[in-house]
Amino acid sequence: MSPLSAARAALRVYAVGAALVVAQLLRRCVRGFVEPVFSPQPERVAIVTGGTDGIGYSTAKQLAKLGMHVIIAGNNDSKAQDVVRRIKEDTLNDQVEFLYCDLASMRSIREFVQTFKMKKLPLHVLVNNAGVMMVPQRTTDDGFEEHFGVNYLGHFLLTNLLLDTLQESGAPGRSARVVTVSSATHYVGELNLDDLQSSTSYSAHAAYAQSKLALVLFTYHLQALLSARGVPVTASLADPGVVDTDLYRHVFWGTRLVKKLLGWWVFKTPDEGAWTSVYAAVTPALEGLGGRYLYNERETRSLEATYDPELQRQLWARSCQLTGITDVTRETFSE
Ligand SMILES: NC(=O)c1ccc[n+]([C@@H]2O[C@H](COP(=O)([O-])OP(=O)(O)OC[C@H]3O[C@@H](n4cnc5c(N)ncnc54)[C@H](O)[C@@H]3O)[C@@H](O)[C@H]2O)c1
Repeated sequence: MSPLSAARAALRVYAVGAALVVAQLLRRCVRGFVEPVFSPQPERVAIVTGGTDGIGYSTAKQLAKLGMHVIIAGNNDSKAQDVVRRIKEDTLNDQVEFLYCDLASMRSIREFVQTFKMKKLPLHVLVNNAGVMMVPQRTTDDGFEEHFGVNYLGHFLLTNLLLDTLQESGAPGRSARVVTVSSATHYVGELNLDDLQSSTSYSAHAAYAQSKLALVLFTYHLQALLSARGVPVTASLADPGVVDTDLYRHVFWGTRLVKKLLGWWVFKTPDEGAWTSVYAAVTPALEGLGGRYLYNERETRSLEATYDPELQRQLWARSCQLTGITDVTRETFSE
């Protein structure tokens, strides 16, 4: 990518962020963000990736508060014990645990799934939340560009390896749900199928936006697969808005300064940011309905290109090759 294209990608990402911040500020001044209320979810089991921090922590806490058995899948070993203890104390729910899962390593993801399956638990909700943003150019254990590898491919593999358990755990009228956290930056993302790893040239902004765009395409194709199979599992997307978390540690210093000075006012709190994920995970209004892009607990349209089934199919096929799993959608859609 030329320096000019990289600058354009950065400007587009910042423009989306600025527009969202203004919209959030207006909303806070006019009617505020109102915490949604959900009914208890006893006997339900959820996995939340990246649940030790930020939006994932709030999501795990809110699901635990509803009585769910919550498994935090994370790579932040050092925080895990303290986080689990805090959530247990806050929610009076003892069924909260941490299992190590480094999404930057396919081996770690497979080990996580194996450990989880050995527990013989059902799985009703999988929240694909973990992410990195605008990190310097570096690769995962398997040699994938980090945004693409952690944000997208890691969750692609994790979801595929857990699909059988989700399928067994869902029931007609009470589907299991896959909730994947995307971002408004997907609206300015471009999928470069010829260079998904950004290896010929690198822009952290373009790579982050591409990973979030890939998650949207993946979710729609997953939903098409689930619908074609007629199984009681749905897949939707949650867009949290602009949220005051540590995700911004690698952004331009000016943005970090604005966040430090005004974040408390113009950004959502992590709890507010988690509401759309929790809504997607438990609201009865979405029973049996997948393939939705949700923002502020409402359905909205994602980027037009994300509805292109051919683009979804191409990305899915390539992702299967990269992660070494069988492309089950090929036989499903050729029948
Ligand atoms: N904060 C925002 O404004 C915002 C906006 C849109 C979308 N999002 C999305 O929300 C999600 C959560 O972000 P956040 O704001 O809470 O950020 P955060 O930095 O507070 O939390 C990210 C979490 O992901 C985990 N993670 C990172 N790399 C991992 C890996 N290799 N394996 C396993 N876990 C890993 C971290 O340990 C951490 O728990 C991300 O997907 C992000 O893209 C955030």
